Amino acid sequence: MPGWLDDAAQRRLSQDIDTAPWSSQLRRRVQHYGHRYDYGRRGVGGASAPPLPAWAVSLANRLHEEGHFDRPPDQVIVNEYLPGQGISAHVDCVPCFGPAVASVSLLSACVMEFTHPEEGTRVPVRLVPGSLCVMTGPARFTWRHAIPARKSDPGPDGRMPRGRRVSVTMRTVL
Ligand SMILES: O=C(O)CCC(=O)C(=O)O
Ligand SMILES: [Fe+2]
Repeated sequence: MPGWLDDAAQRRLSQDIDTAPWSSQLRRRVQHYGHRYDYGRRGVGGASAPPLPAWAVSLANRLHEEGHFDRPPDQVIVNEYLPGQGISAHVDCVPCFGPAVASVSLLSACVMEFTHPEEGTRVPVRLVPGSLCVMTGPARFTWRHAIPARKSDPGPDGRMPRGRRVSVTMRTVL
């Protein structure tokens, strides 16, 4: 869904995000709110995380009002991808999180690749700044998603160099 946030809203949101501290525990920098996701244990329930900041509460309420979630999402991970950084193929933790996962893209575009675990089908989806991507049903539970760790992506007019991308992913904790 391109154009979910206009330019001014994107600018405000990325400024708010950058005033908060980043964690450098992974290869890419992250911020966790509501509940901390433990990448080693693959679960939520361990260490606590700061509460959702005001910007995240309003995004969560909007996602609920628009019908993407049956209640406002209460877990947020902000990811920062510098050119060359990505995320390996995964399905977001099934026992931890509810049936919808939403991701808002900021600053720069990237290609997210969905792959079907048995058929091996690969579907690239271009995520542009200001867009909302909501994964539900098979896209949430069956297909894996990844962002290839590379510095450019194939685009409509040849290769498009990536810039710094920040994404906000929101989920409900079960
Ligand atoms: O950066 C994104 O848009 C997706 C991040 C993601 O897949 C995740 O945090 O589980
Ligand atoms: Fe994910």
